[in-house]
Amino acid sequence: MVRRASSVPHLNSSGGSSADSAGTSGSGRGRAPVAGSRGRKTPSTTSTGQNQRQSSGSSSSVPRSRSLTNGMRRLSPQKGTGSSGGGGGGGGSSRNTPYFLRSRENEIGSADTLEIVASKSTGSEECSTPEDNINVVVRVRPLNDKEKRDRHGSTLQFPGNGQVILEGNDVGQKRSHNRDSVRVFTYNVVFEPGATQEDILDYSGIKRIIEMGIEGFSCTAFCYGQTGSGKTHTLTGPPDLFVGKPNPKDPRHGLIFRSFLYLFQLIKNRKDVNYVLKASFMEIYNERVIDLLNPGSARKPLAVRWSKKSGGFFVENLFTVDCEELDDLLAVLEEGMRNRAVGSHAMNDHSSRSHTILTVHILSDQQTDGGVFLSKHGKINFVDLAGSELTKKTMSEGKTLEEANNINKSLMVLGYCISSLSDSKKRSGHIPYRDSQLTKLLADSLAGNGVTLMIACVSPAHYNHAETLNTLRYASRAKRIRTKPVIKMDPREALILSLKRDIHALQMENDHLKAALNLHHQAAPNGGAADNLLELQLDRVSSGGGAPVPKVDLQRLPELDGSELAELVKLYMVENESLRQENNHLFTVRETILRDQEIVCRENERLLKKLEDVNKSNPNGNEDDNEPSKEVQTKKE
Ligand SMILES: Nc1ncnc2c1ncn2[C@@H]1O[C@H](COP(=O)(O)OP(=O)(O)OP(=O)(O)O)[C@@H](O)[C@H]1O
Repeated sequence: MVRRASSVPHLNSSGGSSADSAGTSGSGRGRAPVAGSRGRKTPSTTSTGQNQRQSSGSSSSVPRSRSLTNGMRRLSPQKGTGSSGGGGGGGGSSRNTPYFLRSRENEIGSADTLEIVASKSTGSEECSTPEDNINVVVRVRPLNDKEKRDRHGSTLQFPGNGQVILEGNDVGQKRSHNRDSVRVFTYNVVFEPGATQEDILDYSGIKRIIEMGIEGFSCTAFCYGQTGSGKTHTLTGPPDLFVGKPNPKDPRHGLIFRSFLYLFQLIKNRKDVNYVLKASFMEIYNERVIDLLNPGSARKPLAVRWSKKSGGFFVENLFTVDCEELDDLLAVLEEGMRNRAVGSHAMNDHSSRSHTILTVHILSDQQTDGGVFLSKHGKINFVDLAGSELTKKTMSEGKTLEEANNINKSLMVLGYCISSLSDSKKRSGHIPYRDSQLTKLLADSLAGNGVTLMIACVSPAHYNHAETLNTLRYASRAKRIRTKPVIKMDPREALILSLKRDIHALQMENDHLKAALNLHHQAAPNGGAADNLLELQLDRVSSGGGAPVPKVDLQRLPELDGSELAELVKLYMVENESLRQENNHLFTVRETILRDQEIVCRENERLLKKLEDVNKSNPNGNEDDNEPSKEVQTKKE
């Protein structure tokens, strides 16, 4: 039930939402009143503690992943490879292989392709991957019982190749296939109504998001769509999952739960890195930011502020909970789900009345080859947006109407931002992030330096045609947004890392130059003289070029501080410059010797010719007269 694009676009990068910044604001850290009501221990909290333990794994069992063969049965064929899927239709051909899905994921930037770039805003250094587009996938929920009872047909078709066809809007009238009003949209992946929660984990690109979060990138996965389209279902599963003790093997678990399992799996396998996980959970309700881990009886709103240092917005005093084990993360999810604002209206009994942002901060310490400790701060934001709604259809009134207006307003601002960012001409102009709390906190995810996945959720029912069209358009625009994933690093560590790389490069150049000199020395026609010259020059390098470069043991580099490293780089540069000059000089000497040799050869030929002439003019001469003179022989040699 998964459809993908034929030309497989990259998952694009960018921008950790500043929602994350909350976690670094410091002031709001503390013990969250996470109940751990299912017998879990309450997650502990600390202030910074980066150099602590490696997170231990969870005792919860990890659901076995589906075999590729099973996965393939769920994939619809691409165009030209077989049958077309019908709305929510069944099995596809195995020719639409998961191989492509996997290769697509591999194309996403990884630590292997990182480059160090200078940060304009902070002056620190950063690791980045190339600019790329936001990854957009579409999930189509099945028709619900009421829609089936009311005989609502599907307005969507799935021809493969990551395409969705939206039929013409002739709701309530007899269905025609008016070609003019049929619209075709293409996305990275399209999940048909039969797709499972596990399919979303396996094929949406979220695994890559988690991997990049671990590598230190700021990542965001958000669900967008009309009310009742399946956003909360996709991210967390049905609401009754959080009533009573949840069964970890329940197939209805959503993307967040599955991502947590995957995250802990990855962390467990990285014995060489120390990880510390922290989490925060907030909602934006009627334009007020509420801490879902510490809502308080009055649900006092928190302030959203601009951080000059990070160049983004953050939520002041937001609780950040230490999560040593998987259970701690799950407790955060459950607590937040319990505290979030949910209401009911004509289109959804459990409608989210707020936007929620759950952020997992991943702090890591890793010893690099040269022995330097590298600290990174990656994060993953899971954003469940409240659904846009036509208040006439949801029959909202009173409080629900006020909520709907605020939801629609913030989504409209998000729409403006997406629209501007997706237009290359408008992109460099003013983007109205400040017009809503939601866009302030998503600004960096949309246009910054993180990695973003958008899951657009739609209903297939004919009576939702207008909303589905709206969502598909929204998603198409988002697909055009380009972001540039960057790992922001501590400036001191970035400096040490960059100096270490400089030293390594200079050492290599040094070795290379010395080897070149040795080669030259061996190849020189006048070995003895060259030997002396080489020794002389090397003496000059180490004496005349300033202080000699101390022999450096790479393992001991971490013991040196920044200024010592800088001094070392300077010494290497001086020595390398001398070696370069020496090399140039020797090349000049070599050229001169070759030229001299050529002159001698010509002279030799001239003498031989002269000798021949002498012999011709003296034909009766002694045989010995034909012998060239000793002097000539020597020259010829
Ligand atoms: N893919 C799906 N498979 C089965 N049921 C689904 C699916 N998607 C959604 N549903 C069901 O549809 C109903 C509405 O879904 P959900 O609450 O997730 O919508 P939503 O987009 O989050 O709505 P809102 O914006 O109002 O919060 C729920 O009962 C949910 O369990």
